[in-house]
Formats: sequence, structure tokens, C-alpha cells
Amino acid sequence: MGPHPAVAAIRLAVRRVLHDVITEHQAAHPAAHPQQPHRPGQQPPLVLVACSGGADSMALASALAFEARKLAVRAGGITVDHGLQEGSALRAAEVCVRMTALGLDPVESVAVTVGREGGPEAAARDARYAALDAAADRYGAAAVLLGHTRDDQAETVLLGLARGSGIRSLSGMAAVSGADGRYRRPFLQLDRQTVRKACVAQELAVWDDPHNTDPAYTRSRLRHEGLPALEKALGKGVVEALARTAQLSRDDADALDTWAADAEAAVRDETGFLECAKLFGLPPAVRRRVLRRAVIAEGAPAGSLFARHIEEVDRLITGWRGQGAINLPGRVEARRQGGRLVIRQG
Ligand SMILES: Nc1ncnc2c1ncn2[C@@H]1O[C@H](COP(=O)(O)OP(=O)(O)OP(=O)(O)O)[C@@H](O)[C@H]1O
Repeated sequence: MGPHPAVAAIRLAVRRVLHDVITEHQAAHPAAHPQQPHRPGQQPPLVLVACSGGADSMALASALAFEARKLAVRAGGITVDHGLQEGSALRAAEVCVRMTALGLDPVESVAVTVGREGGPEAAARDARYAALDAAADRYGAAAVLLGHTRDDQAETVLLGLARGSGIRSLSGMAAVSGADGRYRRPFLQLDRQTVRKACVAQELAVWDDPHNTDPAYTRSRLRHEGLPALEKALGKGVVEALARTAQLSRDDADALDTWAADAEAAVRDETGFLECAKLFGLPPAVRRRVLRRAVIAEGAPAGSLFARHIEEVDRLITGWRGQGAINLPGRVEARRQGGRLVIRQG
């Protein structure tokens, strides 16, 4: 008898990603001989799972351990101890024991200090990714797997929609992201229920993070109140539709970014200043992207630059009535001078 359908589904999702990782690794490190996938002394690529001990990432860890045994990859796991709850170090140690029991090696728990910038969720995320990046570098990992599901994607799209900052923020999480595409999300097309069923079918012990049900957290409210209400009003397909919106928005945003990169060269004069008349002639979506790129190039931090900042700069082009300089994050200033847009760091 084959595995439970949910277990088969998570394994297939991971197998697909591992095949990609192996293919890319072989392209980057050509074999000495076609019959010999690795040079003598060269090890197969290492794939790490980022595991919180929760259901999604434990399912991921189990599928990685299972598939890696059959393929030319090594599989390990990292758990990050955010130190935000009592006993978190003990729990992280337990997650390591569970990952080792699955056959993962190396396995490590990394303790981090969570700051305050951007709120508790963003600060924990920043600390977690910094720790995962450092671990991937230390082990020379070819990829780090994350357990985000289609439901997480739907939540991310809704959060982006509520921010009101355009289609890039509707495009959610990419299946491949990070430096050299190191982060992979094999479960992005799978629903959370299937992943949870796979844990039950394999009798995996999982840890339920109390933060996931804590109404103090925006994502938790969205998960437990917002999405169920939307499903009640719009029907069950809403999660799938939101995840599809992410993919479509990502493709559109990529196309517009390329257009803006090309347009930017065409609207600069011979001394490199942006010409207002030429900017005026661009479609608004492209013009706003050109302005955003220019402001970031002068030193404004991308994370602090909001749609309202760019709208104000845009008004120097489309609503010119002699207004003064616009102050932007990172001490960057934008002003209109003699038909040119001058953007400078003060
Ligand atoms: N403490 C952690 N250590 C290592 N990886 C983590 C940690 N927290 C989250 N991750 C990774 O990020 C992914 C998304 O985490 P998040 O908490 O947003 O979602 P989740 O649905 O609660 O996931 P899980 O059920 O795996 O905890 C996880 O599946 C895991 O791969």
C-alpha cells in the first residue's frame, strides 16, 4: 500500500524542489564524468529545512528526510530560538531531537536576539532570516526550505492589499527567493489542511506556537477571523483565488519593473538628471516606479519608502504649482528645478 495521499502530496512537492536544486548544483559544478554525478571528494549539495517544530515545517522536515535518502542530496535542519517565550531554548532542543530522529544531519538550534524595529512580527522575521542566512553560509547549503503553504500566501496577499501599496505587495511570497535563490517554498501550492493531515498520518509530534492563535498578532487575527469570514461570504475557493492573484501580480510587477528600468535611461538628460516633461509622458505605473528607483538610488531605504512618499514626488511632475522640496526617508530630498527633477541626499 502506498503512503497516505497527503503524505504523497508533501513528498512530491519536496521532490520537485530537490530536483531543481540538484540540476542547478550540477550546472554550477559540472561532473568530471557523466556516470559520476560528483567529483571525487566533492559532496552532494546540502539542503536545510527551516523548522519551527510547527506542523508545516515538521511535515516539510519529514518529506525532506524521506526524499533526500533517494536522491543525491544531503539534508539537515535549523531551528531558530527567538527567545520570546519561557522555555523556548528547551523547545528548540526538542525540535533538534525530532529532526535528528527523522535522519537529518547536520541539525542545529540557533538562538537570536529579537529587536523592536517594525513591530514584533517584523523584528522576529528579520532576526530569523539573518540567522538562517548565516547558517546557510556556515554550512555552504545550496538551499533552505520554508514551510509556507497556500493559506500563508493568501494571508500575505490580504495583508498587502490592506497596505494599499500596489501590485508588488499583492504578489506575496516567491517560490524561490533570497541570495542566489537560496530560499525555496515547496508547499506554496499546497493547502494547510493537506500538510496538517500529512503530520497526523505520519504521527509526527508537532508544536503549536501560541503566537499563531494570539489575537494580538495581525496575521493571527487574519487567519482565525478575517479569512474564515471571507470564505463564509465569498465561498471556499477564496484562498486558492488569492494565491493565484499572488502569481499573476508577481508576473505583472516584474514586467512593470523591467519597463521602468528601460524607461529610466530614456528620461534622463545628458547630465543624468530626470527630465520632468519626459517623466510626464510615462504611464503613471511606470513613472512611479522610475521615481522610486531614483529615490532609492540616492540612498532612501526601500523599507521606509511608502506609496505616499512617491505620490508626493509624483506631484512635482503631474501637479506642479511651485511647491518646495519633498523630504524623504534617509535624508533624501526631491525638488523640481528648471524642468529637471533633482534628487539628492542631504
Ligand atoms: N523558529 C523557527 N525556526 C526555523 N524556521 C522557522 C521558525 N519559524 C518559522 N520558520 C520557518 O518559516 C516558515 C513560516 O513560518 P510561520 O511561523 O510564518 O508559519 P507557520 O504556518 O506557523 O509554520 P510552522 O507550522 O512550520 O510553524 C515555517 O514553516 C518555517 O519553515
